[in-house]
Amino acid sequence: MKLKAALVQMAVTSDKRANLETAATYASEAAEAGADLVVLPEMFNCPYSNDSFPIYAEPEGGESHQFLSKLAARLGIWLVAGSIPERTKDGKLYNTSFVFDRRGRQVAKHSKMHLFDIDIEGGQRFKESDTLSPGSQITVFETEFGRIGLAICYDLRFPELARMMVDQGAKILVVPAAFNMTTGPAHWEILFRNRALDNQAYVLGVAPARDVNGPYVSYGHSLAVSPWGDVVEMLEAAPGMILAELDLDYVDKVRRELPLLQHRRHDIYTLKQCGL
Ligand SMILES: NC(=O)CC(=O)C(=O)O
Repeated sequence: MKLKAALVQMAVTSDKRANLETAATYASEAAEAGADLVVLPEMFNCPYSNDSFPIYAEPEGGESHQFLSKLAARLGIWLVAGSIPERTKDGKLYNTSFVFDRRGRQVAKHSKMHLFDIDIEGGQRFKESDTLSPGSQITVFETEFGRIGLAICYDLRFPELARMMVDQGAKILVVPAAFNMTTGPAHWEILFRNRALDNQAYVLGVAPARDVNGPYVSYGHSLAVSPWGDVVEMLEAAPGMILAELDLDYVDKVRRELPLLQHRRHDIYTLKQCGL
């Protein structure tokens, strides 16, 4: 079985409505080209900054949510709606990705679990925890192509999370993300290839296009990596879209021929979800 995925590396501006319209234009083009799944970048409807998150934040069911739900239904696509700042009833903010099915129903929601608090000497500094709260759910959703796992950006750096999604049946991991000009060149491709290799899964990374005048400069380089660890396709920094065919039988083949997941020594070590 094959799934056609569209990875939308869009330019993100300070105009929320314009960002939604840009996402819709790419999604329409992707649907026209036969895409089953469209993935948007992390914080695709607002600038990636602690000053912006509270201003752009919306509740589930707000303007962006409604727009994206209708978009998925109109185009008949699965939509992993990147992420947006979400405000919950208790007033907290989350970096949240909503997932809509082909009828526009919300089937999953992932809030970034690991907040991006870093301070690299001479390089990138950011402290998401100044405004955002961490999510606490591992997110895997069911489609007609099988299970898909969802994580956001910095979550990718935690191999336990990817492995837990795979243990819950995911053969594809989708990661809206926005690395920067310090960590992107150093770690982006290696991390995506690592997660694909050690989980023998397709891993999709979708970033905003680079804007050198923005408050946070995205590395771009959206990419699709195969379960063998090959980069299927990767963009550079400019706006663009990847249309990648993901072959789920190939995932099974790689896992059968090189049975890493079966060769684990559960008698010696184990990974468990807390609270279960
Ligand atoms: N922006 C992030 O959450 C993560 C990132 O840029 C990095 O891990 O590097």
